[in-house]
Amino acid sequence: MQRQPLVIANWKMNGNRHLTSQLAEALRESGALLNDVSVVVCPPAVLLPAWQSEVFYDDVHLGAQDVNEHHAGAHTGEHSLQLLTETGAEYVLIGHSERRQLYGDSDDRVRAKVDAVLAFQEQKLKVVLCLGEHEHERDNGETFTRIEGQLAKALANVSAAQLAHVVIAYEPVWAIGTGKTASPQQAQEVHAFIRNWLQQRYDAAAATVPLLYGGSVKADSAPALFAETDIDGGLIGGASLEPEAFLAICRAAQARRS
Ligand SMILES: O=C(CO)COP(=O)(O)O
Repeated sequence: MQRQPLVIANWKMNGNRHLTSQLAEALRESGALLNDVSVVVCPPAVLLPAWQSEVFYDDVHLGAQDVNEHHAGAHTGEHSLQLLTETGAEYVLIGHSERRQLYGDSDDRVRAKVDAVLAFQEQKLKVVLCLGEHEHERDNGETFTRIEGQLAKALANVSAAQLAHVVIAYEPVWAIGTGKTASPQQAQEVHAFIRNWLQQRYDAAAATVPLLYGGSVKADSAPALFAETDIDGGLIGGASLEPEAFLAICRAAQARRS
């Protein structure tokens, strides 16, 4: 089955208004070249309105880097789904390893956020569920156990119909921001495992889920990664802060269609 390639920029706590204009302009200029690739930009939430005023062609979308599972209330510093969608977000990253490691997002909390996004009726948002193993888990041969555990917990309440609103990003923790990209074979092996797990559980609906790889993807490593059968695109950190590099990665994803 042909899945539309997808490239997501995760700016993390980086970027500013100037970079918003720069990357938006670069995307606008090459927009015509980027048909057949969906591009999503996840800036810090306060930059969403600036991005919203830059939205220019159908295949560039906005996303949030996280969301609170509650609708409103006394949650100082947090953002609600309502607010994020009002500022243009159509995707929400959930369970990023930095949230899990630095901000205490447990598997239970990740599941609560996934459930909240999928239950949000006012606008259909897409969950980008992030998961991946630590280096010591890989070294101990526990990669698949770890991935399976994260999948089972995060998707515990997700139905086959809801799966149409889920994207999965495999981001090995040891590859994030380290310059150590997983080899295409290592990444494909985990993606095939994820696809197979989804198939066992959801049957035909599994074939539509985009599986992204993230972790030190650069313009030169992207083509070989995106050539793999089950790698439908990437979740890009550092390189998404450099317009030329990010566009090159988007073009590498586009090549999946040719
Ligand atoms: O965490 C990532 C994207 O969510 C990956 O970050 P880097 O591309 O900087 O390694």
